[in-house]
Amino acid sequence: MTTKTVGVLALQGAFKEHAELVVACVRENRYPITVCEVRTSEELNRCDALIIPGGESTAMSLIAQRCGLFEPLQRFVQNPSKAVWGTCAGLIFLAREITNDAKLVTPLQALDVAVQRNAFGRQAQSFVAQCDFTSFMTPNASMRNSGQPFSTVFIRAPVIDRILNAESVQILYEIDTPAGHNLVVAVRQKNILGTSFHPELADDNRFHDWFLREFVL
Ligand SMILES: NC(=O)CC[C@H](N)C(=O)O
Repeated sequence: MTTKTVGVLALQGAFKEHAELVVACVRENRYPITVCEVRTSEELNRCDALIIPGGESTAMSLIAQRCGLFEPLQRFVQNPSKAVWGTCAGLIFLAREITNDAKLVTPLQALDVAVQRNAFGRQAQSFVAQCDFTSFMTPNASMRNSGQPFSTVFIRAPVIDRILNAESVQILYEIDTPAGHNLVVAVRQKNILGTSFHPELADDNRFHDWFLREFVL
């Protein structure tokens, strides 16, 4: 197997945590993968996959534009041969449309969804939900905790309000609200994964392991 390079966009947000979890998966499973932080188009060009972390989508899109990385990022995430994963602010940045507070974010428009920012409220309304991802997440038999619920962190998280291309966007996970609504929080469109939540803050590398096996290797 040829070695693949997974980049983590390191302009802003929780990029260290993502890189650490990818490194942990690579060590445990001896995957032929190297990990790098991405701040320039040269670094981006070396990558087969890119993780866009959570943080603040307004800041991320502004920094990308100011440092000349916006167009290279747009080309990368629209290239079907690259694997891409956006978490939280990263999901917002990847979206085709933002339905609220959109003025300060210029999205990359790679993932055919409309997202609502801060859909669960402010920082104080952050929460952890025990989620069962086994309907879509093929297990890695060597992991001790496979099949257990995943402690899933939502911090000023977006939700996916509308799917703009029903043929190619697959809903992976919805959460139920006390009011009985189902909110879409994870989708896949071919090579692109988008999650409202932060698997990198869970001290659990199953989600990253699945991304590497399913999208990258
Ligand atoms: N945890 C997060 O990434 C928060 C995202 C933030 N609410 C935004 O709009 O960018």
